[in-house]
Amino acid sequence: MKSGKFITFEGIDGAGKSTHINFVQQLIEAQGISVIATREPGGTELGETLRSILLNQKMHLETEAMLMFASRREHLAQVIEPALAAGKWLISDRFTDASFAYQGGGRHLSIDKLNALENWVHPHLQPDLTFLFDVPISVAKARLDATRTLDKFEKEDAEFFNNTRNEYLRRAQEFPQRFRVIDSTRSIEEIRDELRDIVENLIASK
Ligand SMILES: Nc1ncnc2c1ncn2[C@@H]1O[C@H](COP(=O)(O)OP(=O)(O)OP(=O)(O)O)[C@@H](O)[C@H]1O
Ligand SMILES: Cc1cn([C@H]2C[C@H](O)[C@@H](COP(=O)(O)O)O2)c(=O)[nH]c1=O
Repeated sequence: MKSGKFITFEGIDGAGKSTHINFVQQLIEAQGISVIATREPGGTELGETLRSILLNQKMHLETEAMLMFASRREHLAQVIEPALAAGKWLISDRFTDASFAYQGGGRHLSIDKLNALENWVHPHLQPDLTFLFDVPISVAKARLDATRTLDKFEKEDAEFFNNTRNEYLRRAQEFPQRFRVIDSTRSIEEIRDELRDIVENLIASK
């Protein structure tokens, strides 16, 4: 029986989501709640091995989608489900919304196939809260170009990222009860203020 809370961070590469994970973790821990921070693909030994393959090797789109969900299945079994059952809170840098956005929106995998994978791997679990860090493609690209060597996904073109972003925004409209869209073009301080309000409300409602 689930009793912890599951928070996910989403957005196109370079939107700024990872910048805020430690901050949110500390906010929650300051209230005496134990939090595990994890990520996808990854979060387990096998998941991290799959991550390095997924981020570096070209492969068939369906192989990519199935490996994302294989990593997720292991992550659920080893990390997410036990943590929630023990009443811990969990923050994941990406979860299934990323598969709908990247493999579905970006690469046009059919929604029926993605729904089938989701229904197989986690038919009854959804995040309690999903932060979608939203920025125009040009802002995300400028942030990435300034800071890192690009991986397979980060090297995709503007059309891919526009489609990925639009699918994230479409899902935020479809599931307004769990999504909070964060305007990530603002300063880190302004974003933190908004995150603080949302997280404090979530803690108060528990
Ligand atoms: N609000 C912001 N204003 C200016 N720069 C920012 C802001 N948020 C993040 N950045 C910078 O943008 C870069 C990318 O941020 P970050 O790594 O958090 O993005 P991300 O969305 O997690 O990307 P990825 O999914 O590819 O890891 C970092 O150098 C970070 O310092
Ligand atoms: C979970 C998941 C991730 N991706 C993509 C999105 C990113 O480009 C990378 C992960 O890297 P990050 O910088 O650590 O966020 O993987 C995907 O395409 N599908 C997914 O389900």
